[in-house]
Amino acid sequence: MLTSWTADAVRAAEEPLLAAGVPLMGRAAFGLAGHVARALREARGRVRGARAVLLVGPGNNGGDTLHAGALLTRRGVAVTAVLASPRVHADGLAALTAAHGRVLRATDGTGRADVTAAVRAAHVVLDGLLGIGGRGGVRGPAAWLVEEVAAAQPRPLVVAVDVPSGVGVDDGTRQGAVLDADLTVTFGVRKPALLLPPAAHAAGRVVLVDLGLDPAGAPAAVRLEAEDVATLWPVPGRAAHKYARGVLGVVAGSARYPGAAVLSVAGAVRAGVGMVRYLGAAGPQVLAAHPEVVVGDGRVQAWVVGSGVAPDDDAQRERVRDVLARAAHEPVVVDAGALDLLPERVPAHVVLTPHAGELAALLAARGAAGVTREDVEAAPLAHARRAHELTGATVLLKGATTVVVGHGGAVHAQADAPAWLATAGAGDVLGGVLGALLAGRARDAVTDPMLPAALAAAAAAVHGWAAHAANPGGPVAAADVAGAVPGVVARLVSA
Ligand SMILES: NC(=O)C1=CN([C@@H]2O[C@H](COP(=O)(O)OP(=O)(O)OC[C@H]3O[C@@H](n4cnc5c(N)ncnc54)[C@H](OP(=O)(O)O)[C@@H]3O)[C@@H](O)[C@H]2O)[C@@H](O)CC1
Ligand SMILES: Nc1ncnc2c1ncn2[C@@H]1O[C@H](COP(=O)(O)OP(=O)(O)O)[C@@H](O)[C@H]1O
Ligand SMILES: [K+]
Repeated sequence: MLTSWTADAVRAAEEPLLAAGVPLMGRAAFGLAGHVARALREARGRVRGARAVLLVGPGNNGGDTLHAGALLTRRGVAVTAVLASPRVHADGLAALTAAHGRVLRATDGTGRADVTAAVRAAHVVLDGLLGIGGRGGVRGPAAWLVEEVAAAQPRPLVVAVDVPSGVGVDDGTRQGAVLDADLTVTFGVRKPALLLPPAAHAAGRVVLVDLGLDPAGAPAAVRLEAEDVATLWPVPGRAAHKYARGVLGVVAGSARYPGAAVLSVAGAVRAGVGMVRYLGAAGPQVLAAHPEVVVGDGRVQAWVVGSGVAPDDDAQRERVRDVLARAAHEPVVVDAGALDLLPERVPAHVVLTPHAGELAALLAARGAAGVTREDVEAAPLAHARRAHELTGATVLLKGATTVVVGHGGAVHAQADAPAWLATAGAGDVLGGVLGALLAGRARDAVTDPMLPAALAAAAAAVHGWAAHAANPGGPVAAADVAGAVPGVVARLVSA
């Protein structure tokens, strides 16, 4: 599992080490220089003779960068530090100067041509403008520097120091211009912005330099990896029968959108549920695609409702209402056309699966007037958290990185899918996969309010891996994503 901690938690964890005289900045800079050297060797075959530009801000983040620059000069790298602030880390600057690094100032405006020339000639740029002390976006000379590097051709390798400067460290927002990095070298522990959208998309590959930090409490956001998902997945015991494995009721599709019913059921069947009962007008289409499905009412352990349920389909909406009225005892995935039927408060084993537009509509309907899709996309965590607080539900917000907020504010961020997954019907398949998980672990999900969020994250992960597996590197259809789920699950649980 990848874990992350807030800026405050990092500072609290650093305190005792700093008090004991542990040279944290020295360790950070050493690790940073090593990763930059490795990246240079990979990019150009050797380190010696490379040209590096350091973007140096006013705090310790700039200090790390200057110290790393000093170490790089000793490995034959020509280092130019560009100071974006009148005052920078004094020891760091002294170290770089002693190592014969070049220093330019971006603060007085006169040396800008030299800065531009250095940036254009650089093989690698280290972004050390702001770290966990950043408040708001990069401004003034720093903002100009970010633009210069972003516009440089050929594009140098960009290495973010600790975090890409200008991200909301704790909430994953982008505060104005942010330099997209190829590599982020982060210190001690990951920061939430390295997992959360949209900031995480600016981080590139993330490597961690161990500082011996031991942060207290639960991580602020986590990302499940294959071994975590494997432990969550319900695997039938030797003596299992179909009812013991869990029955999933599906209220999806309508005369207008029968395909959603087929895809939702496909996700559930392929994820390995004991049985699917389908309710709705798309029975013939569902049976044609999945003869193993039982059409009609009966006992179930969990539900998926809403995918492809049209707003004018009164009969299907009535079924959704019936299911939601029983949600106190049975886990329910609430998708698309069922979101507007959600009761005022629900338990955490009710899992909402909106995309950004649907989440904006849900929040607007609950008093957050004027929230738009764009607002949600700019701050996915804040909006998913708001929806969890307002409803009590576990909220899975779909996107390039899917964010889940569950009981107690626990946050998962899964970025496992190729962009090819942004295709109609993919969300219906996800609902089915998650429904199968909740049916398979229904009792656990009702008694342990933390579990639905973990299962939701696991479903998103498998859905994303299945999209890769369906056609590595190329387009996928939603039905093919479902088709690839069994293979992905087999590899997971047999590893
Ligand atoms: N503690 C340690 O030993 C270790 C720390 N480590 C490293 O330190 C980093 C944290 O360092 P940091 O706390 O000095 O904060 P940092 O992010 O460099 O910037 C703060 C400065 O920027 C200023 N400022 C803020 N926002 C601004 C803006 N928008 N535009 C312009 N200026 C802005 C702010 O001003 P102020 O808000 O105080 O007025 C302040 O002067 C961390 O990410 C890691 O890299 C590692 O070496 C491990 C050991
Ligand atoms: N850029 C992207 N990269 C990876 N996955 C994405 C991206 N955009 C969307 N997705 C995923 O694709 C799926 C789309 O679901 P959704 O928007 O509900 O579509 P539909 O309603 O047509 O089924 C979600 O699982 C979402 O997380
Ligand atoms: K930085």
